[in-house]
Amino acid sequence: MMTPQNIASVLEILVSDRRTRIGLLSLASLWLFRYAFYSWRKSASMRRLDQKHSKRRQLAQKRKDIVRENFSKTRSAENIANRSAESLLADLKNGKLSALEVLHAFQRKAFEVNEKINCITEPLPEAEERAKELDQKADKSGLLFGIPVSVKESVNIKGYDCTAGLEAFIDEIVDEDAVTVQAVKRHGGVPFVRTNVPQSLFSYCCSNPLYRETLNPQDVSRSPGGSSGGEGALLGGGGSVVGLGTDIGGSLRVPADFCGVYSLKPTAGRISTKGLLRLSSGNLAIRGVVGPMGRDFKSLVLLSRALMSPEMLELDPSLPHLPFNEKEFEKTDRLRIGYFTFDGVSKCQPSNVRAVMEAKSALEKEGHELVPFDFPTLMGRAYPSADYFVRLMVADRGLRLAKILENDRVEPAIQTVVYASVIPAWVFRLLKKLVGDEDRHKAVMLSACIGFSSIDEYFGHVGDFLLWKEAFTQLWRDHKLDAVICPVFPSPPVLKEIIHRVTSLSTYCQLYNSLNYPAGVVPVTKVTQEDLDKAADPNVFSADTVLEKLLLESSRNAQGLSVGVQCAALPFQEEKCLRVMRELEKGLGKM
Ligand SMILES: CCCCCCCC/C=C\CCCCCCCC(=O)NCC(=O)O
Repeated sequence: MMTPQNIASVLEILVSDRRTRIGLLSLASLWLFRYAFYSWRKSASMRRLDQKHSKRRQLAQKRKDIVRENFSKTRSAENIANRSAESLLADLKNGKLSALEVLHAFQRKAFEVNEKINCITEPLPEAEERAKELDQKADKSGLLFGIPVSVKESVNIKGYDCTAGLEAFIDEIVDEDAVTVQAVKRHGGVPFVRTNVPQSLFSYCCSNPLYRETLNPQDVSRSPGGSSGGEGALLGGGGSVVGLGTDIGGSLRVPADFCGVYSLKPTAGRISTKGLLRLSSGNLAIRGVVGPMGRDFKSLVLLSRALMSPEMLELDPSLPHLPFNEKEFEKTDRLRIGYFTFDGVSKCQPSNVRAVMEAKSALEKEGHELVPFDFPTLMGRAYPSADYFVRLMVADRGLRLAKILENDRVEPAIQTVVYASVIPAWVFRLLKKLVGDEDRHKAVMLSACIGFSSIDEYFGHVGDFLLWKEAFTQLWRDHKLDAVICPVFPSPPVLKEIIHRVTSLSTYCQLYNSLNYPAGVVPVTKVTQEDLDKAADPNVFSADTVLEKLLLESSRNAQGLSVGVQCAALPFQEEKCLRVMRELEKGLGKM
C-alpha cells in the first residue's frame, strides 16, 4: 500500500543512489530544455506575428492616408451619404451627381463612422480611378452605376489579402475578384472599403487579432453581431448604403438585426460563391453563401438584382439559370404567411416576440393572411433544427479550424471549438449523460462536441437530416404557405463582453441555413421600457437555460435598440422573400 511514509522512503533510496541521481537530473534538465525551447519558439513566433501585424497595419494606414487626401479635395457632403442607393442612382444617371463626388462623400462618412466603431479594415484607393472612369462614360446603364459598395473582408478583392481574421492568411494576396465583386463592377458599382470580421467567421462576434473589435453603432457597449459585423456596423452607422456579406449560420442576418439594417441570405446556389475564403467549403450539408446587405430596403433590392442578374450568371455558368424575376417580385396578390415566435430551442424575450407580432399586424393590414406555424418536435426529435445544424457544422469536431489556427492567437469566441477538439469524445458523452437534456442549449452543444465516431454514423445522420428537411417542407406545404416570418435572434443586441457565448442561441437563423431557404431581415421596432419590464417580471417571462439567463442580463438598458424579424420563403424564391419584406415595409408605413 502506498502511504506517504512509503513514498518518502522510496524517494530516499532513489536519491541516495548516485546513478539514479544522475538519471533523474538528466531527465529534469531534458524536460527543462524542452520547455525552454518550446517557450522560445512560441515567443519567437508571436514576435514574428507582431511584426507581420504592424507591417500590415502600416499598409492599411497608408491606404487610409491616400484615400483621406483624395476625399479632402471635395467639400463635405453629408446630404449625399445619407441618401438611398435608388435616389443616388437617379442623380448619377441624369448627371446631377458625379461618381467621384458620391464616392468622396461615402469615404468621408465611412471614415467618420470608423473612428467611433472600428468597422473598416481598410479602404480601396483604386475606387478613385474607377469613379473617374465611370464619370467619363456616356453609357450609364448599370444597375449600380456609381454606387459605392462596401465589401466584407473575407470576400476576395484582387491585390489584397482576404484573411477572414486569420493570422495565417495575412499577406496571402489573391489574384482575382470574387464573382460577386465582378458582378458589382459590371453593374457600375464602386467597391470602396473592406469591412471587419471575427477570426475565422465562425462566430457572431466581430473581433480578430489583426483588426481588433468592431462596436455596435447604436450602442458602443454592444456587439454589432457577426460575422458580417463590420458590414452591419458601417451600414447602420451611415457610412455605406449597400454591401456584401456572407452567411453560413446567420452572419448576414444577426448583424443586420443588431445594427438596424436589411439583409438577404440567399439559397445556396443562387448567387456565386466563387472567390470566397473557403473555410467550410467541404461542408456540403450546410453551405455558406454570399448575399446583399442594405441601409434601406430599396437599396437592398437594388444590390439583390445585380447579384442575381444575367451578368452574374455569365460570370459563373455553374449557377442554375434563374435571373432575378421582376414579375414575381412585383406581384401584388394575397399571400398566406406563417408565423412563429418559439422554435423549441431559444426562448425569445418580449421585445423580440412583439417584433414578430407587429410584423404580423403590418402584413395583415396589407391584406395578407397570417397563420400560426409550429414545428418544434417535427419527426420526434427534441431540438431538430439546432441539433442538426451544430452537429453538421462541426462534424470534424473542429479539427480543420484548429489546424488553421495552430499558430494564431485564438479569440475567446472560437476557443471552445479549438480546445474542445482535443478532448476525447467519450468525455462529452459522459458529460451529456450526467447533464441530461433539460438545458436545451447545453444539450445541443454537447451533442456537437461528441461528433461522429464513424463515417457510417455521419452518413446516417445526414440521411436523417435530409428526411427532416423533407418533413419540414411537407409541413410548409400542408399549411399552404407562401412564406414565414419569425424572430432573427431571441434578444436585443448583445453586450460585447458576452457575445462570444451566444453561438447556440442563434437558432432562428441557423434553421434556414439547415433548410437552405432564403431569408431576409427587416428592422421592425425598437426595444421599449415596457418590453424590458416584462422581461424582468418572472410572471411574464422566464429564462430557462443558463444562456437565456445570460441574455436577459445583457438586455438591461437595451431600450431604443433595433429589433428585426426574418422573412423566409422556399428555396430559390428570393423574389417572394423580398416581396414579403416589401409588404412588411409598406405595412409598417416605411414605404
Ligand atoms: C469538439 C467540437 C466542439 C464544438 C463545440 C462548439 C460548437 C459550435 C458549433 C457550431 C458553431 C457554429 C457557428 C456558426 C457561426 C456562423 C456564423 C456565420 O454564418 N459565419 C459564416 C460566414 O460568415 O460566412
